[in-house]
This record gives sequence, structure tokens and C-alpha cells, in this order.
Amino acid sequence: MTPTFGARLTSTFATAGRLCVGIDPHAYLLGQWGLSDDARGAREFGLRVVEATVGRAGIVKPQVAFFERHGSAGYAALEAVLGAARDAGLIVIADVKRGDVGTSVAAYGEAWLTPGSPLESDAMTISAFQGVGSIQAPHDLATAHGKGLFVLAATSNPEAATLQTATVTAGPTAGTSVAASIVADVHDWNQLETGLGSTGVVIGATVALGDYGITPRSLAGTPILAPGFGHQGALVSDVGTLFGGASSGVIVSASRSILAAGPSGIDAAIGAQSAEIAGVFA
Ligand SMILES: O=C(O)c1cc(=O)[nH]c(=O)n1[C@@H]1O[C@H](COP(=O)(O)O)[C@@H](O)[C@H]1O
Repeated sequence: MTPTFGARLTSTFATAGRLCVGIDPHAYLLGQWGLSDDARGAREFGLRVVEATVGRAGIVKPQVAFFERHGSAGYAALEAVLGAARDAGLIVIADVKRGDVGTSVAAYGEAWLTPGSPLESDAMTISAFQGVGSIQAPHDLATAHGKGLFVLAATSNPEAATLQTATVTAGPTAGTSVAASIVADVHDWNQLETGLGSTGVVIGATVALGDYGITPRSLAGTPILAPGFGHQGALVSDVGTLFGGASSGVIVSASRSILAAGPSGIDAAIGAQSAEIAGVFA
């Protein structure tokens, strides 16, 4: 039987740690790396990051936007990077942040989570701001194939707080914040699994859970993709303060702070970041 995504994540935490290396080929980074700002540059950049991650961390997160900038050639580059990462045994989280009415988001799920699809990944980021019910089809598809979802809840960008702390006025989660409501619905899904579930949430390491009314207990069994470390200012040493009892589900995600090391320094940068995280979680 195919292992669940939650089970794969649990064993990756044990064997390779919980660093997620973001693959974000910003134009300025391609320049710093001596690469062209085109699909070929993005491909070489992505493949080099994958190579550097193998043996030093277990998870990568290609940010699809930086490949999409280059059109269809960028997508071909992305396919090569996704394939190389999956062939190397890394967990690949496609950072696509898709969201739409259910029938359309179902097709997004098929694109990123169907085994054998050109863009096959192990998990995708997804938006439930059209209602958690709108992502039921990708959830079911993910479950069927041992894949995962990471649902945006409390994102790292400061301008998101006004909307994400707004109060839900109807339904079973009435009275909670939008972010806490999403966390609660995801928690319900994960109760159907034992151990770490396969549906995660995205909670920025730059936010305070209390400001959103999110309790560590409501995150039990839910993987947490936590971007915001490094360039956006969050410190790995603060994980315990930020996530408390929910820390065991945290994936520490960083992109620019690692990628800025350049092609010759990236191996050491990933190794050092992994070691720091291992020290904090020891
Ligand atoms: O889903 C994400 O990964 C994400 C969610 C969020 O709330 N904030 C956030 O920064 N991200 C992504 O995480 C990465 C952060 O990059 P750095 O700030 O360079 O580490 C980018 O690819 C963002 O798109």
C-alpha cells in the first residue's frame, strides 16, 4: 500500500530533518549565480539546488511563479527540476498556491498530484479562501495517491493579517478567525489518519499564533509549512516560542537566505541550516 504523505513526512523528519529548501530562481539570484534570466538559467539553478539538497536536507519547495515567468520553456525547466528532485527521493512541495471553484481546483489537483503527470509533486500549496469545501477534490485525490496539501492559513506577509484574522460569522467555526477556521477544518481531515496527517497548513514563522486565535492543540497531527525564516526575519531558534506544542509538525522553510550563498556556497549553506534546525529540535 502507498504510504500516506504524513507517514513519508514523519520518516523524512527522522532521517533527513525538517528543513525545506525553497527553489526560488529570482532574476537577481540568477544574476548572482552567473546564470541567464531565462528558462535555461532557472533549470540550471533548480537542478543545482536539488543536487545540493540531497544528503543535507529532505524537502524542497520550488516556487512555481519563478518558472512561470519564462512561459512554456519555464514549465519544461520546472518539470526537469521536479523530476530530478523526486528521482533523488526528496519530498517535493510544489508552491503553486492554487485556488478556485471546486471543479477547477480539482483540475489543479490533477495537474500537480496525479502519479505520472508531467508536473507530479508530492504535495502542493493550495488556497481555501473560496471555502475549505472547494478543495475537497484535491484532498481526496491526494489521499488516494499518498500525496499532501498545504492549505494557506496564516501567511507570512504582514498585509494578510487583516483578512486572515477576520471573524467567521456562520457555520461550525463561527466566532473564530478565518485562519483558525481553516486550521480547524484541516484538523478534522487529519483526524481520519493516525500520526501526522497528510493535509498541512501554511503558517508563517513571522506571525504569532495567538493573534489568530490558533492554539497548538488545534494543530495536533497537522503538518505546518512555516516560511518566513531567514530573509523575512524569523529565527530558527524561535521555533519553540512560535509554535509551542505544535512544533513537532513544523517544516522550516527558507529560500533566499540559503540561495544567496551562490552555486559554490549552497552545499555549506544547506548543511549549516540543517544543523542549526537539528540542534533546536534535539
Ligand atoms: O506557501 C509558501 O511557501 C509561502 C507562504 C507564506 O505565507 N509566505 C511565503 O513566503 N511563502 C513562500 O515561501 C518562500 C519564502 O521565501 P524567502 O522569504 O526567500 O525565504 C516564497 O517562495 C514564498 O512564496
